[in-house]
Amino acid sequence: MTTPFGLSTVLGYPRIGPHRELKHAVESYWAGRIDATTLQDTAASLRAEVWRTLRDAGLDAVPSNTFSFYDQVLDTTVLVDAVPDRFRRLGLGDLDTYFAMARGTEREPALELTKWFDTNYHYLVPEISPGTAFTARPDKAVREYGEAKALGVTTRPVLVGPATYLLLSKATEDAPEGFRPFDRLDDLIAVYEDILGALADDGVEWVQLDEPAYAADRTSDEIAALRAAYRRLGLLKHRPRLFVATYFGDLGDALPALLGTPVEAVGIDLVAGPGNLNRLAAAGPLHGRTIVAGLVDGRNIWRTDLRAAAAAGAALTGLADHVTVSTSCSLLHVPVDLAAEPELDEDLRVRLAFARQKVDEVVALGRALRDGVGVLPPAPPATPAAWRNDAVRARLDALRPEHVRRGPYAQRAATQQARLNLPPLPTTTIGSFPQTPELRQARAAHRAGRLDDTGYAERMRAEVAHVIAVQERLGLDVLVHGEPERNDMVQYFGEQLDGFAATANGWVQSYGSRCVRPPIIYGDVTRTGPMTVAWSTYAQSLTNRPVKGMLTGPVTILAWSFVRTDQPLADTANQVALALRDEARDLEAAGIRIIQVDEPALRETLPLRRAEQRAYLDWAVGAFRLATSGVADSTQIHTHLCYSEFGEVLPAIDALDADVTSIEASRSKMEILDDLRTTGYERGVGPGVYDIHSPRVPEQTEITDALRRAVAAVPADRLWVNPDCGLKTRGYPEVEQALTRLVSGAAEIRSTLT
Ligand SMILES: Nc1nc2c(c(=O)[nH]1)N[C@@H](CNc1ccc(C(=O)N[C@@H](CCC(=O)N[C@@H](CCC(=O)N[C@@H](CCC(=O)O)C(=O)O)C(=O)O)C(=O)O)cc1)CN2
Ligand code: MET
Ligand SMILES: [Zn+2]
Repeated sequence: MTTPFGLSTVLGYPRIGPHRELKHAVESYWAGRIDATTLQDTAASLRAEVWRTLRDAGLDAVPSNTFSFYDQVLDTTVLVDAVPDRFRRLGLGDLDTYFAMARGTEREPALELTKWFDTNYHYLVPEISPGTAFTARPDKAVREYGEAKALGVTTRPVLVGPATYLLLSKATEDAPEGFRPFDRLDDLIAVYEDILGALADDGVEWVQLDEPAYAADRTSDEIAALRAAYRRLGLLKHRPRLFVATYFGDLGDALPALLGTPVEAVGIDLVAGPGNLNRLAAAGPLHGRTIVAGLVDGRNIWRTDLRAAAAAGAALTGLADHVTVSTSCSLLHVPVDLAAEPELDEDLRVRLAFARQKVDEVVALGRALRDGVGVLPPAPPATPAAWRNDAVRARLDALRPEHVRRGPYAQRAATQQARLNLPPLPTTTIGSFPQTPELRQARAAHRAGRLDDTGYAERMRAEVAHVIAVQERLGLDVLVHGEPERNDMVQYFGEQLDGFAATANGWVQSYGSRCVRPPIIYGDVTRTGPMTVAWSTYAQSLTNRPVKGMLTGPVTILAWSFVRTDQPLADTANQVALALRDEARDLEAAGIRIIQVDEPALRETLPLRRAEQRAYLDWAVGAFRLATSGVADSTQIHTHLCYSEFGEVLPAIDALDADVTSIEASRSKMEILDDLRTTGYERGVGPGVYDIHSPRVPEQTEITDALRRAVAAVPADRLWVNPDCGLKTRGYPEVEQALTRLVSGAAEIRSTLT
């Protein structure tokens, strides 16, 4: 049999461009600086560059339709024509309807944005009702296939699979009680049949359908539906060959289910789901089937241990007719090219592989499966001894339970209130104020040497003074310094801690046009000196009201960094926690009375499989408590959580033992409060009273309504008033207006308390 796939492929590749060209083009289009044609031209040249790169690197099978102007799940909504009526009614053209769904308009809120599995990528949640009229609109996939073909590259269009699409969807608000989008699978399969037919008409040989939802716990009905879906698609007479890609973990019973269908190729993640190998062996010989082996980690930036990966690949070769080497998931989650990092330390660089380098690894592994491991490049030298820090290791060994325990909450609350003397329903914000273009330009000028250290510090101090003045004028009770000096809440700490490296250009898409540069944790972590104290104390010197110290918690720092894999995550988390513990004590010693330790990624990092969640929450909660329990009972610890639904982790939120938790709540209409109460949560809580993800300013009544619901659920002496999250992506005019309403809403509700 010929090898249908060849030896090597990748499941997807970054689409932002080597220098975030896509971000710049899309944002220019939104701002009206370029027209749609110019935007489309930039997009086409970015796509062409990816196809050429992948082909020239020697990859046998090149994917297409991995490009997106915003998000691949939103693209799927267009593909199956599940565009909600509220956006159709706007009467915009295709491109602007697409961006309206992504970003909202004056009149229509955007689709909800949420985390893509346990990654830091966010997708737009489809809204499905019993009446959604699915129709095949394969134009984009067809067009991009043709575009690549014209360049001489035969590609494999990639689509989100129908089962995963529906499992990631939510029911529209008007849907009947009990309706689940997944109930519509048969209807959607009919549309995928049309799509596959259209692709076959165009000469497409292979299609990739992504079904990562099956790496999470699924019911037996959902697994049976997956099998039925792919049996049906497999029976189609006129279709391309089907490659069902799974990733992000072990498939469990979904693997034999998929293998029981006529799909020609199945992809398994052997990095996040090593158990897939045994499952596959148990399934028996796989005649006529290709296994696409995800041997190169698509989510971390370390070079692959090629010899170990080749051994795993060889084990598979005995099981399937054909094995193709691939990445564990799309390379969307790693930076584009290590070549753009000339400043990185050489000891580190030789251990790294970004997307471009991972393609070379996949190609090399594919050849090694055919020709033997002799063709593989040598492994990097042993880890430098200097990356180890025995002092921090000794400190961790010496930790005892009393190091992660504070006094009883009631006692803490009383001493804190005696010191802070806050009104009921204190008002505050989550930390950041608008990151204006001027701030970013100042930072860029500083980096480029056009603005010296003193000039930069002066500029940032002026901003802090401005942020304090604004908050005093608006009448907020607990102030923040605004975080103007931070490029990002994780990268900023990564740049200051030993054991971390920062990249110059290591951008990864987070959502839409927004990107982050995750720092790299390569060695033992230590703090070389105070990181935030000067900013916080400066801010505090300008006001009599309490200013919150502002730190990012250990779990979030790990979640949004690339982390070393040579020791348990818990050990790395505790090293970070010790650095934060020292920082918190320094803030306290400098007179800061409230310290917020943000953990927005606490829920995101929860393992997809319930069986692994307990162990994760144990170390995650432990690291947070290690970071926050070094201060006196009279210092108030806040934490902040956002970007997720928290139902599953409420006991863990309680176990964090923070004095006050601010939590995203406005979109769930404060439901979180009832949930918190039923778990016995009894400390301070600040449910977000308005959504900061949109430029829309909330009406006064929306805020007071939210607060009324909140005081009905939480005793007023434990209730805080704040937005859902930080204000860094917003502009000043809207922020001032929204906060004015927040303060007067709090005053109004306060006046109704007896
Ligand atoms: N790490 C992380 N993950 C997270 C979040 C988060 O805050 N951090 N929040 C959620 C996701 N939300 C996000 C919200 C905003 C941005 C965001 O605004 N990103 C910025 C970059 C932020 C940054 O690194 N800024 C730098 C560099 C800015 C920059 O682009 N500078 C220009 C020059 C300056 C200019 O002209 O603007 C350049 O280098 O070319 C700085 O301020 O210093 C962007 O895409 O534009 C990202 C994620 C979940 N995951
Ligand atoms: C993503 S959570 C953000 C918390 C941070 N303190 C901010 O206000 O931006
Ligand atoms: Zn937040």
